[in-house]
Amino acid sequence: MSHTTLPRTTETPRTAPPAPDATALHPAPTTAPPPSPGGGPDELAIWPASTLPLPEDDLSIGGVALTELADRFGTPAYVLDEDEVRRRCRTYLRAFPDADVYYAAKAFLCRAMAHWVAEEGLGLDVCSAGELELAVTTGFPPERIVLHGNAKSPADLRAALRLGVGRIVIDSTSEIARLAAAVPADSRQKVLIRVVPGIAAGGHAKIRTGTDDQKFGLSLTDGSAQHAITRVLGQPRLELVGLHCHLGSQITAVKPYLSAVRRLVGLLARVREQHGVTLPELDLGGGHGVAYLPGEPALDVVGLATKVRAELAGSCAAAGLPVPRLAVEPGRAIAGPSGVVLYRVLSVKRTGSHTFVAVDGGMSDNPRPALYGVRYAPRLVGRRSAVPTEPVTVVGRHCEAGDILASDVHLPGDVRPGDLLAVPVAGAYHLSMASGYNLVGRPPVVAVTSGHARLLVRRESLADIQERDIGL
Ligand SMILES: Cc1ncc(COP(=O)(O)O)c(C=O)c1O
Ligand SMILES: N[C@@H](CCCC[NH3+])C(=O)O
Repeated sequence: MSHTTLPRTTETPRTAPPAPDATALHPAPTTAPPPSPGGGPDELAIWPASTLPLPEDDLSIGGVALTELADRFGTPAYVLDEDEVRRRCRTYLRAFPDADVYYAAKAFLCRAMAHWVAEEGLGLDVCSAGELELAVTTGFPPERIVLHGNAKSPADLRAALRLGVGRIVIDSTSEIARLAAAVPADSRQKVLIRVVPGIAAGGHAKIRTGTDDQKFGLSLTDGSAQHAITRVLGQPRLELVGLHCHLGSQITAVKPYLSAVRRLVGLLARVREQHGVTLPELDLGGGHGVAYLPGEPALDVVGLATKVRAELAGSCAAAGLPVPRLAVEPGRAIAGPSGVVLYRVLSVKRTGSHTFVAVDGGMSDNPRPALYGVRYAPRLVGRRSAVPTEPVTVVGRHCEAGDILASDVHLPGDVRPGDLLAVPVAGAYHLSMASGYNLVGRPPVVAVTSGHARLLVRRESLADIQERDIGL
């Protein structure tokens, strides 16, 4: 079926928003959003800025109706608003004018995403030969790529050196000699050292990486970071250009970043004292949190940038150091709110105490609720219901009771098979963490912009799944 393309301003009840404020990642709604079954008046604040209501409680994103996307591409399907991705990239570049902004590909990567990010002028943070090759074969400039990984494989390092990545972040002592040995005799590889500053931050214990006693980085507290610095400085084929830290993910406060700046500047000062070397770069990683539910806090990127830059200038002045070039690596804050996932309801089951609304996706395309207990705000789209909402649990189609996509949500009491549900803030760490569980096949990715939709990544078909299996 063909999809309807909609102009960006429509005759629909809500007037189209003006050009979104390029400095705000979470622009305030410009008109009162329509009453909705799912929540309060700012329910659309967590949706892409292009989201508009249509008749029958349909929504359009990037000028394309969600019902039309579901008809044309099937469900489940991931929808990415290209303009939202680009707007978020620009917000970072404006907020951090004299820094390098690397998009963290682990949040979500496909060729189009790499292309948009490259065009906007960001760098790319990759953590495998797979992410690296996909980006470089799409035309991403390798010198704007940084390679991470707590356990980089020989293939990862070979690909990084062959393709000429700009920076490699050393994460363990054993990696130093291994990397140095792989660098050709006539060249030098720029590296940073990932320092664990001993700061607890992040939305869930499983995604906190700034404290000791977890698998990433080299500790400041026990001296492993200092030891690694000495070792790297002794390797002629490695050029130590700076320090890196990544505190964790889904961080909504600025303070931990300011503490990290102070601790890392302290270490930069000690490196100068001890080795007479002034390292020119400081990479603060990513971790910038977003709102998954209306009203939840999100990290204010402009506020973060202002305060971090001021703290860096102040700490460096106090230590008598030149201000190093700053880098940040946002993933979720660029991809997350730019994506929406569409599911079709397959069954509704009422038990004594719960209503389970089962959809055609599940933990294979979004493991986040099962992993971290994250809550989402699904919305019924394309059918106006006058029936009052009731609490339901949206579950997936996989073979375990923990396959929950959204608990404690409110949907109209007559929600039924065939209904379409749309879940916002689905652009990061859904498909990039998708699995092959139950061989259901991974959903497609569709880009929307200016009233047009195009397929970026096709649905994994049953034929794809069978082809991989070479048989008996
Ligand atoms: C080294 C590094 N940089 C950047 C990121 C991106 O994090 P986020 O998507 O939370 O911004 C991660 C993942 O947490 C990471 O491990
Ligand atoms: N996968 C996590 C974040 C980890 C970030 C990767 N370093 C999430 O879904 O929130």
